[in-house]
Amino acid sequence: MSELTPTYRRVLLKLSGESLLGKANFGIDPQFLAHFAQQIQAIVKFGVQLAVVIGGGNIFRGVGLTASGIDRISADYMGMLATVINGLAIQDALQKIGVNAQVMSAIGMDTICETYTRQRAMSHLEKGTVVIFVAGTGHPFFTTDSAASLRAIEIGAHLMIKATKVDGLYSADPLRDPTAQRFTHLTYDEVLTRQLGVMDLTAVILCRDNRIPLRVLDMGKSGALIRAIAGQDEGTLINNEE
Ligand SMILES: Nc1ncnc2c1ncn2[C@@H]1O[C@H](COP(=O)(O)OP(=O)(O)OP(=O)(O)O)[C@@H](O)[C@H]1O
Ligand SMILES: O=c1ccn([C@@H]2O[C@H](COP(=O)(O)O)[C@@H](O)[C@H]2O)c(=O)[nH]1
Repeated sequence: MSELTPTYRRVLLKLSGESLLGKANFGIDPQFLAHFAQQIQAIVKFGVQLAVVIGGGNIFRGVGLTASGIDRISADYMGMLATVINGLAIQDALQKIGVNAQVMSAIGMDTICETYTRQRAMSHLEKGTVVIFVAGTGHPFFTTDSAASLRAIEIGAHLMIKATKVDGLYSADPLRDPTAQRFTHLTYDEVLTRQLGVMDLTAVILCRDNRIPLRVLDMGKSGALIRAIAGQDEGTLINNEE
């Protein structure tokens, strides 16, 4: 691994909340959390400025809550609060192994963490602090994928990584269709035309229009993040190039 060098100096990593489940059914698996923190530590040691956007699917998703009768807007705020819980857990795991980390929330909650401002986020990143963006965009009817694209644009990320349970973008959801084929490269327009569902449309279009390359990869695969940041062929690369 030591011969690799970073191709991208500032990276936004979107981690699905469901990844934090590890072997658990609900909440956060401490073993996965520690493993994730070590991977982040390796990225920081690699000399990369790293921002993380965390999802909330291990605790609450707005749409799931509406099925039990909760109003959609309240449900979405509950989903956003779930991401705050996850972000605090990641901050704690990083600080425990000596990595500087700062949670920044799109919704003000000053006694718990900093409120997001672009200027403060940039200042943290330039000092080598890992910034963990929580509460999504701060608005209902969005997802943390859209928040990830938005923050990637705001901080001028050179690469966005979607780290998830599958090892790339497939012709269909590989968890539902065992015949699905994995792509190594696609353009954003191909993702849109083929209606590939790994991220929502808003998130895909924001990345396309702002020319941010995206790698979709398996969070559980050792070394995958470093290889992606070193520009190696890992998971699926999505960009504007044919
Ligand atoms: N064409 C496809 N290729 C790959 N994965 C796909 C595709 N279509 C749907 N998926 C599914 O999308 C999921 C990725 O979304 P993910 O679990 O990361 O959710 P999220 O909404 O971003 O995060 P959270 O778990 O926090 O809600 C994969 O687990 C996979 O099952
Ligand atoms: O900008 C946002 C981001 C998220 N939400 C709500 O939070 C949950 C959890 O996020 P995931 O992206 O599904 O992990 C989401 O289902 C929404 O309910 C939001 O309202 N606005």
